[in-house]
Amino acid sequence: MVPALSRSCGELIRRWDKMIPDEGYLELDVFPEIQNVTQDAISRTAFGSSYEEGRRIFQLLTEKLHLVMPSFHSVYIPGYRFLPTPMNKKVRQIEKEVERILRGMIEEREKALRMGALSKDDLLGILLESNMKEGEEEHGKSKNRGMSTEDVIEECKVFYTAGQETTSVLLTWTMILLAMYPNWQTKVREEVLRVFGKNTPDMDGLSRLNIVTMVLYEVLRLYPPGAFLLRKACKTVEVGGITYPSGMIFLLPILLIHSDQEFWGEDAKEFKPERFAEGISKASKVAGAFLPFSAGPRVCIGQSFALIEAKIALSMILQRFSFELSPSYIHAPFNLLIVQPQHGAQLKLNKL
Ligand code: HEM
Repeated sequence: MVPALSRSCGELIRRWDKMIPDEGYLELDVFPEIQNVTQDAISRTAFGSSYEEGRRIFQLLTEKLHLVMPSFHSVYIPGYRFLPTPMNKKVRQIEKEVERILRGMIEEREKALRMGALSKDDLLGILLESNMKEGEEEHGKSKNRGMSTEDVIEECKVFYTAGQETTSVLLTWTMILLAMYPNWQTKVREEVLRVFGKNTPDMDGLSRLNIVTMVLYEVLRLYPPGAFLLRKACKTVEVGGITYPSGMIFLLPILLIHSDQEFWGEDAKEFKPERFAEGISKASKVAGAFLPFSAGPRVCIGQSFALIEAKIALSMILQRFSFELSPSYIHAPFNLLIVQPQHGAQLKLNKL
């Protein structure tokens, strides 16, 4: 995984290296650049050899998001999404195309596996191989058929959506905050250079990046990619002395919990990575107030992946470039399913 991730980041570094003049700076919106890296990383690690088709899926999902985005900010009309409006038709067309690509990739891999090919070292290969093994095991008289192709398609879609945009906003906000707080940018770069020099990051070194980890946690606290969580009661429940009926929807406002002075102290709204110096449990006044990846049985299964990817990308960027805010940058965090910089992340990049 680490080589695949550093390969994705390496392409960005080489691109910026060519674009930035030796003397002077390059002004750039880094948000789409970073989105490109995280898409590349998921495509490589999840779909390995089917990388090109993987990239096409991202284009389609992005197109779909832009189509459905306006409806998040308008009145909800039950059943509207089933009407044959031009937008709904286009969305359905995109969904069918995504499914067609995924089904093609899955069937091709399944065929190769049945013919005895070794599974590839990527998520799709691991998923299909374990599914095939499970399908071959006999459970009493009936055979357990494992997951259907439809189930595998749905799992792949979850990985695409859950794994990409979240990590790209984490990295983008981190660059913005390190541009706003140059003293932290210097501290983080010093640590990266101490641990890796100018070498490609490796797993052993990543676990020694304490300041980088503190900074990433503080960015996740102030700009949690998912601003809230939703839960639906499947039976009557009592919470805080109040009884709620089955079917009640609960909204857990992560963003508000992360900036509550009662939990984080008077400086709750300030960027202070040092609050994580002794780990997550000592950073807040109450346990469980840090929830960027949720908690409990449905906790994010990709959190280690996301943090490894963010550490690799950040280390490789800081090894080669310094950056500051461009005068054209407008600070406007915007919650569009994911908390993102509404007008982009315009930075001035210099070679070191
Ligand atoms: C900074 C990066 C990330 C953040 C902040 C994040 C956050 C979250 C949160 C809050 C949830 C719980 C959602 C809920 O219960 O309603 C979740 C679930 C999930 N995440 Fe992540 N995530 C990140 C990266 C990733 C990555 C890289 C992957 C995959 C490679 C991933 C895969 C998933 C999956 C599959 C679930 C659903 C788990 C389940 O329902 O059992 N996430 N994530």
